[in-house]
Amino acid sequence: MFQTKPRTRTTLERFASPLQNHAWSNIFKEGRGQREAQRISREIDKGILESKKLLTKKDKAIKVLIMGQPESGKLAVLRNLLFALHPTYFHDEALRWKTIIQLNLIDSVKTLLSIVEDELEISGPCSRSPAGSTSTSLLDHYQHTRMRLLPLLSIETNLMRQLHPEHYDPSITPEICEQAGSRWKSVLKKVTLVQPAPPGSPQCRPVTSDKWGKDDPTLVLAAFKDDIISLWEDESIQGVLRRRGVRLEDSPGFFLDDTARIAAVDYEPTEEDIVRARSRTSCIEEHRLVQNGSEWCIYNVADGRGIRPHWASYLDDVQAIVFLAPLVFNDTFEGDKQLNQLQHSMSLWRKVCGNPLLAHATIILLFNKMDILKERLDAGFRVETYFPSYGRAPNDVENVMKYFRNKFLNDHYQLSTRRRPLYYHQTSVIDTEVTKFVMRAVRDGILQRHLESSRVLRPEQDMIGKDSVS
Ligand SMILES: Nc1nc2c(ncn2[C@@H]2O[C@H](COP(=O)(O)OP(=O)(O)OP(=O)(O)O)[C@@H](O)[C@H]2O)c(=O)[nH]1
Ligand SMILES: [Mg+2]
Repeated sequence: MFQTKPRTRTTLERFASPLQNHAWSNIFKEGRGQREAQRISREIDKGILESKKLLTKKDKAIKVLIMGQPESGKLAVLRNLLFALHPTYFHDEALRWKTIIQLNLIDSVKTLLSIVEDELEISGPCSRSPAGSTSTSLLDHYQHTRMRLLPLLSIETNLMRQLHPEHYDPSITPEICEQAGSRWKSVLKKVTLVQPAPPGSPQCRPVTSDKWGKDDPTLVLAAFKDDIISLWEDESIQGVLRRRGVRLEDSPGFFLDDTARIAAVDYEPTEEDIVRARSRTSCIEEHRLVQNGSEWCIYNVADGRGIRPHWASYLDDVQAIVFLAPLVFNDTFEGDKQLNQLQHSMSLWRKVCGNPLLAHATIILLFNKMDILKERLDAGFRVETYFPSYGRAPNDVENVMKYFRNKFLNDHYQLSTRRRPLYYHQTSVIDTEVTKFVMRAVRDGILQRHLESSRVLRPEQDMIGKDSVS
C-alpha cells in the first residue's frame, strides 16, 4: 500500500508558521503577496544551499594550527609555510615588513645604548673598560653618539604612536605587535608607498612616502647609517657586551649586522629579512589560501594568558599541528621568571598532546632555534645546570638533542588518547633556504594525510606512530 510521503515544508512555511495569527500572515493569502512570499522563500533556500556549500568547502579545507610558546618562532614558520604554499603570498606585505624591520633595527640601537649607559653608571667615569680604554672614552663615545642619534630614537616613539594610537602609553617600551583591531597594518600600508624609479634610472628611488614627513624612517636611518655601524663595531662597546655575556645577535629582530643594507635609501626586504623580523602576535591569525586546488586554512595561535581561553573554538577538525619547541634551555620565561623557557614549552606540549579535541591531528614537532642551541653549548652552558636529570652526559648537540627528543616523544606517547602520526624536525627557521625543504616536506605530509583521510588516496604505508626526522 502506498503511503503519501508527507510534503516537506518550504523554508518559508517553516519560518511562517509561528506567524499564523499575526497580521503579517495575510500577505501570504493575497496573490501578489504569494508570489513575493515564494520569491523570498526561494531566496532563503538559495541562501541556505550556499551556506551549506560554504560549510562543506570549509570542512574540506586543510586546517593547520601553528602553536608554541611566545617567541618560539610561530610567525617565522608561518611565513616559511606560506612561502612554500604560495611564493608570492607576502609580495604586497613586503613594504609593511620593511617598516617593522627598520623599527627592529632602531630598537637594537636603543638596547645597545642602554647597556652602555648602565655600564657607565656602574663602573663610574674613571674605571677601565675591558677593551683597555678608560671608561671616559666610552663615556665620550656614548654621549657623542647618543646626541647624534637622538632624532633616530624619537622616530620610534612617533612611529609607535602612529601604529597604536589607541594603546599608546609612553611609559611602556614600545613593541610592535599584531593585535586584533590594531590599525598598524593599515597605517603602514598608507605610509609605505613605492615610488617607481624613473625610466632608464639604474637606481631605485627611496621606497618611502611623503606622509612620514620628517619622520620617514628610511631617510632618517640612511642619515644615521654610519653612526649606527660605528656604534655597533666600537671595540669598547663590544668589550662591554662580551664582559656582560650579552649576545644581541641572539635576540629577536636582530639586524645590526645588516645596517649598511637596511639603512640604505633603496632598501627592500628579502624573504629572509621578513622571516627574521620581530613582531609579536597577540591574537589568533587566520590565513586562507588555495594551492593546487586544495584550500588551506592556517592559524597562527598566539600564546598568552588572555588568549588561551579563546583556543577552544579553533581546535575542532584540526588536521595538523605544527608545534614549535625552541631548545633554548637556559633562558627564563618572560611571563614567569621562575620558569625556564623550555620547561614552559614542555608544559604547553603536554597540554596539546593530552587534548582530546586534537587526538586525530597529525603532529609536526619542530625543535627550533638549533643555531642558538649550538651557540649556547659552544659557549659552555651546561644542560645539567638547568635540567639536573641530564647528568654528566656529553654536553654536545647530538646528546642534548637525544635527551630532549626522548622527553617530548615520551610525553606524546604517555598523554595522547589515541595513536597518531608524529613527525619531528630540527630547525633554525630563520635559515630560509634550509627551512624551505622542511616546509615542503611538512606541506606534502599534511596534504598526503588529508587526501588519505578524505579517501582520495589510500595510504601507501601505515604511518601511525612512526616518527620521522630531517
Ligand atoms: N636565531 C634564531 N632566531 C629565531 C628562530 N626562529 C625564530 N627566531 C626569531 O625569534 C623571534 C621570535 O620569532 P616569532 O616567529 O616572532 O615567534 P612567535 O612564536 O610568533 O612569537 P609571539 O608572537 O611572541 O608568540 C623572531 O625575531 C625570529 O626571527 C631560529 O630558529 N633561530
Ligand atoms: Mg608571533
